[in-house]
Amino acid sequence: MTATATRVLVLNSGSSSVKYQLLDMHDGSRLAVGLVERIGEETSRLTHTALTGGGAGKRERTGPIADHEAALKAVAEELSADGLGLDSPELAAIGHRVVHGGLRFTEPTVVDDEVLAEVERLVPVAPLHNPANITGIRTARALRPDLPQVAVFDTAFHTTMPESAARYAIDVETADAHRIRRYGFHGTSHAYVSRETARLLGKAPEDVNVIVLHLGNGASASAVRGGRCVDTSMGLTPLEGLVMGTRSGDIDPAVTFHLQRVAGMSTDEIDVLLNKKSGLVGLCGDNDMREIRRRIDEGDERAQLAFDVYIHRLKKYIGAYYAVLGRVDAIAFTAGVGENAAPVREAAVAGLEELGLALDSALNDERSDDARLISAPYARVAVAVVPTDEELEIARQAFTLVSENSLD
Ligand SMILES: Nc1ncnc2c1ncn2[C@@H]1O[C@H](COP(=O)(O)OP(=O)(O)O)[C@@H](O)[C@H]1O
Ligand SMILES: CC(=O)OP(=O)(O)O
Ligand SMILES: [Mg+2]
Repeated sequence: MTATATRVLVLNSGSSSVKYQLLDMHDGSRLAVGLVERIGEETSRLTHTALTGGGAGKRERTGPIADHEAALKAVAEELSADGLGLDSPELAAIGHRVVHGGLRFTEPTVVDDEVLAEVERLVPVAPLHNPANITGIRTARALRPDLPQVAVFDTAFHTTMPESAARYAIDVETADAHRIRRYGFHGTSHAYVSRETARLLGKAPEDVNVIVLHLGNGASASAVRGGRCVDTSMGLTPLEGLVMGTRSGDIDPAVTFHLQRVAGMSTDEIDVLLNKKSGLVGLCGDNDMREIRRRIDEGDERAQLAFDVYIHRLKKYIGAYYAVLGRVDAIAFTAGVGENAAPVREAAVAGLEELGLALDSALNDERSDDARLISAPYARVAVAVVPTDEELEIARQAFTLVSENSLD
């Protein structure tokens, strides 16, 4: 790495999308951001925004993008068109979100063939996510074989969980033989948001206990004591825990035996049911909280039921993590729903005054992109909205790693 190479391209490859950002770690500024959606469909769309130089502005491409490899090549072209191409000597690294890092990856890691093989071995426990991450790494490496490709794992932040939280109460030999345990996900977001929450309170992360509620399409809660995760709601896979856009979250495992034995469903069919046809979409047909709120306003009972189940589960996790932490300084709402849906925040905290929780409804209803407090002045526990920034966090971790390596 040369001293002038301070840029990091971050790729967050999802099952049918790629989010990307080009950042300059010299000052943390964004040079370009974008999103490729509906990969594999006829109606794919690439939205690219350059935030610097002559090319500044937003562009859109529509039309079929067959797979993640084609998506990344299209992203590389868009960046080149703005003079920000992957051939730039200013690029220090490409940072990749990798969802499942198993037990081994507790830190950001420079990817080589052996690391890639290990990430591939974890595909069965993150079937929606790891394959896309792997394609992202392979394609980026083919475009710039000389650059470090850094994997930043969703599971890493949760490796501090004590055994009491990480273990399932099943036969230990079976669990260990198959590495069945609770790993947790969205860790980059939980790490970033818990730190930003401490900052908002004017305290050091070591001095605060925070419950982070990451409510996006996938959703998870975590209990963070003094900057370290002590429990989180997702488990072996990103299916456990909260009600999500299309995932059931917690469920009696016997439901799956029942569906096999009584309903005659195959394992794959049940997998699709619980991961893609459950959660909000299963309960009411919609997974977008904006649409659900609109339907509720029109008196739609299914939408109301979906909302109520979602909130009930969320409340249970707030209570559970309150008990796990003993003392809570703040609850932080983040991701698409957490940052934008005031009714969700209001309903999640309603009735918890005895726990020291109360919202200021005017602050809760205010729209803002900044981290902010929304609790009532008399509340013992701060409630905050803290926009997450997984891409910035990935870029920071990747840049720190390559900078350290270049000093060796
Ligand atoms: N203004 C809004 N009001 C309510 N919900 C919103 C709003 N904007 C986004 N969302 C919710 O956020 C979800 C997407 O969250 P996001 O964190 O981007 O998810 P992911 O990263 O998992 O794709 C949408 O499905 C929608 O439910
Ligand atoms: C792990 C996970 O659920 O990620 P996402 O929310 O991006 O689907
Ligand atoms: Mg997300």
